[in-house]
Amino acid sequence: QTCGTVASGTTYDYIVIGSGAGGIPVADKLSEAGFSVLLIEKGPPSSGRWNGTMKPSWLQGTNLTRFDVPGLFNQIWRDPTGVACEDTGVMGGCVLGGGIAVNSALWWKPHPEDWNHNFPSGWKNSDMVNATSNVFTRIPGTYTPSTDGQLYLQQGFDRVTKGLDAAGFQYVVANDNPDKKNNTYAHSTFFIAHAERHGPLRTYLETASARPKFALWTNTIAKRVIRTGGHITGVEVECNKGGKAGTVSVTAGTGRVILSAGTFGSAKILLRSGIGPTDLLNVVKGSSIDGATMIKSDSWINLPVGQNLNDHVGTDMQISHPDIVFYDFYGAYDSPIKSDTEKYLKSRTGILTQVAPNLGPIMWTMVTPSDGITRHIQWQARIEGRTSTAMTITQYLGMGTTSRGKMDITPQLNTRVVTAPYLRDAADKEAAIMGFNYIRTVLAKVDKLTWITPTSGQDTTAFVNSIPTNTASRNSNHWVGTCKIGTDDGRTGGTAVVDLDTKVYGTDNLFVVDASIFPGITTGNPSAAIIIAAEHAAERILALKAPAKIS
Ligand SMILES: Cc1cc2nc3c(=O)[nH]c(=O)nc-3n(C[C@H](O)[C@H](O)[C@H](O)COP(=O)(O)OP(=O)(O)OC[C@H]3O[C@@H](n4cnc5c(N)ncnc54)[C@H](O)[C@@H]3O)c2cc1C
Repeated sequence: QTCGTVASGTTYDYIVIGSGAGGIPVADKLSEAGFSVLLIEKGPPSSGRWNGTMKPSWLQGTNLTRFDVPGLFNQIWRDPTGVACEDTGVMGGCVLGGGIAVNSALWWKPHPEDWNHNFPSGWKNSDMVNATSNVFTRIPGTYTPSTDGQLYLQQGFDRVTKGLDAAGFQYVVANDNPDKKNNTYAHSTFFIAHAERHGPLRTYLETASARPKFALWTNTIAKRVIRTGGHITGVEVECNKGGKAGTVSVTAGTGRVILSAGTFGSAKILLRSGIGPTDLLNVVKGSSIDGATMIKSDSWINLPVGQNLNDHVGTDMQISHPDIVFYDFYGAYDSPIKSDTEKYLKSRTGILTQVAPNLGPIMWTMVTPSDGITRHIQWQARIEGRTSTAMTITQYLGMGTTSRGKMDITPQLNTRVVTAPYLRDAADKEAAIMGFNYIRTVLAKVDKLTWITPTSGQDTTAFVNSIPTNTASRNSNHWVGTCKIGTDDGRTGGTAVVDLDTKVYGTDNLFVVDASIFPGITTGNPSAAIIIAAEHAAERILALKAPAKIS
């Protein structure tokens, strides 16, 4: 594809970099306030609604792509080319919509502690009421994605939840009861509407795009911000198979740049812009790609970018039950069952309206290990495993964990997890073992259930300890934390990269709005919390006075 050049003098009030869970909502809110907004996305269009083209043959002739049909959402694991980010060591969506175009669409209203425990003042649960209500009004979510209201192939859900009932777990409609996460279970709730992927691509991006002063550039990589001291004047962009190259400016004096490129992407742009720990900035400086043109070291801003990395700690178990029925969702891509594709295409009903690989039940508990800090645990079941009657249940140890890892950057300017955040603290390990032990006793109440891993006699502690604490074995794809929000300014020994308005310390018009600002991980899959944070950040950014004009 041919690349375009940014026309000279192109200027926007706000430039938002990255069109994921953070970027689309914040861009829409800023544009709604009347400002000219440019949203820059490095990847190609995804959903058919936005002119995406990646699809199996049975979707040819429709306005749908693999990103739209829930039964095809796991295709990213089989065929990530051109979809997954290529410049990080872990899975991420680098297409229009970012993670919220490629993910499993699990959709949870955050537990109050996700804000109260993790976030600083101004970002507590009581501060998030408006933003939460706005998000869930626009994106209500559903646990019955098929338009006939039926759930298909529920044998796994039904058999397992009989055991949960016997163990005293309570069934909840999760998003009506976000604070009920202790010995409860629910159907999986998804941001799906009319049996298609919904979420920011079908709400915030549509309202933004209808406004004349909003622009979207796909296939365009933001290389770095251009700055004089702490004042950003524009963004340098590179073409990525069909996008634009050159420099785009923010409105002189009053314009602002928002980084929403994700936990690894926003950190990388900061590093390429001379903002971060000196050792990582020296790697950029030494690189053949950026070295010669990087901002001079006397203008570097020393902040702990890349620290505080976190993710849910995943620990998998596999069980089997004779009644479980496996459905080959991968097969649905190239060699689907005709009656299932027909049902989907004609009436948006049937198994392909459900997210692959048939998720649920979702279960929660809380554990308090010997450091006295309560951790939230979510167990997520899916019909997939070593046999056709197997179910894999992933234990996510999340809210309350104290272990943190670290990201860095290579001379090729790829980001990577250099210290994995999993179970580094003894109390996190204790919590993971407590949770795992507990769910084994609960599942023992399921009639005819057999254990694949761990085997029924295997010791829990030995089993949990035997799983390596690296990204290959524990990754949950819920990365947060590399540009932490807080009042303890990272330039002077604190841990925060952005202040309470999400403004990068040491700058007057550069902001970060995405998962990277989260001080800790949420209870459940985080995309709803990130979108709520983006709504809240937009309110705070709009309330700020414009920076003084540079002399
Ligand atoms: C496979 C998978 C499954 C998941 N399942 C779920 C789930 O079911 N439910 C849930 O809640 N969460 C899920 N998540 C997590 C969730 O999607 C992410 O936490 C969320 O999308 C992160 O939002 P973000 O705005 O921080 O970044 P992202 O959504 O990753 O968005 C960042 C965007 O910035 C773009 N970008 C990066 N660098 C640049 C640059 N230099 N220039 C221009 N653009 C750039 C990227 O292409 C991307 O589009 C899943 C994630 C993955 C990868």
